[in-house]
Amino acid sequence: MSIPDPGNLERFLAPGRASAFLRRGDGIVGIGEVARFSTDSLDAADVWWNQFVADLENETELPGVSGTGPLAFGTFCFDADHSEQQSVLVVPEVIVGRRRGQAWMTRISQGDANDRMPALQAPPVGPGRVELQDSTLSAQEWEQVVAQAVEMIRRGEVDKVVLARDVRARAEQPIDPRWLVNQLVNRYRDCWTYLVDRTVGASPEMLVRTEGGLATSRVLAGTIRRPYAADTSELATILNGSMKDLREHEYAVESVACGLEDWCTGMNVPDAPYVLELPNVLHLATDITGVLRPGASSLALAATLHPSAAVCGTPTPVARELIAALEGMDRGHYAGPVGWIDSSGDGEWAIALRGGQLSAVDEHEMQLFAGCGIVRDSVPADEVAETLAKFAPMRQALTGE
Ligand SMILES: C=C(O[C@H]1C=CC=C(C(=O)O)[C@@H]1O)C(=O)O
Repeated sequence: MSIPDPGNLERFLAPGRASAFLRRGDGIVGIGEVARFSTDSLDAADVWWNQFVADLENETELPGVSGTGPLAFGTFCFDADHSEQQSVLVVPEVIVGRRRGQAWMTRISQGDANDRMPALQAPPVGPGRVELQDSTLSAQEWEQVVAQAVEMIRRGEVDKVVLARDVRARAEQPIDPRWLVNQLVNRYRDCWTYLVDRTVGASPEMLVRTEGGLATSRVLAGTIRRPYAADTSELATILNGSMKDLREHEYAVESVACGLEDWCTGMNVPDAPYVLELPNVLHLATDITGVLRPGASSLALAATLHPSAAVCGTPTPVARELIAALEGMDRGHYAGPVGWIDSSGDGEWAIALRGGQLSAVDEHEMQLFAGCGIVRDSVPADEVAETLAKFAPMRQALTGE
């Protein structure tokens, strides 16, 4: 149902079962849980969701408005073949959303649904002192792995591979993901702040969004660090002229454009990237738009596009195997699709970057991830520095620095 402006959406997030997908004050939050589907595949999730929706009686005051009515949040593994974790779709009991001045609330219930608004929650408490420690590999060990990858690229074994590393955060107090969401929505307004199950972060990259027959994707690859108070126009010029970053970017755009092609009757792929400025880094960015053929659900599209060369590499199968062999860690949901789907199949699937995963067993712990696209002229020490900049959003959210 349509509601008056609800104010800050994150204030509805209840302790425990809460989901969020927010950007620039708009977005959706989910409270409680009426159903959950664990899987190892995006396609299986799409089938399950279709069936779930078909079995529902859906009454809506806002027919055709994307995100209204029943909706599921999801967080997917980067590579189910090399992960101990499961991907998951969560259907919340109550959803509050706002987009372009229109706000709504949805309740999903087994009996008659009431129209009571969910309660506003007390502000979450911070995690106190937080220690961060290299996890699977030390920064030096990871630098050597990057050097190894550069050698393989120069020998022609692969064109591009995206390598990541992890850091473990240990906090004095339990880590409340709602605290992290509050920090991220305020500092990283141009990113999509996500919280689904135990996956949380603020991603600048949209794998695919579908709305009203259009698909859009924001492809990022190619990065320059942004030191505090640096002149960004100078940095943007350097990034725009860097052959290494342009090459890295081209692979990523090509992978998404090729993936979308079959689903679209027409597509706009800009010839050259623009520079996206974030508080911690600048990225080369390309926004792709496509006119969808009928019946394309956002999850089916995400299944086709994942993993793009922004988080895996080129050729995809070779890069995927190399990642599993070289990183030595389970990426879990890092770099997997994270987002939501509504009853019409429309949805938004960001790539779970600049975030981490809360521990399932210890509420004082979480694992943070950051990675970099490696091409033939990558410099391993620079890539380590780049990961530090990419850890910044979560480091700041955890430590409040
Ligand atoms: C893999 C990550 O970033 C990707 C997205 C933007 C720029 C990237 C880069 O320049 O390497 C990466 O492709 C990450 O943040 O962990």
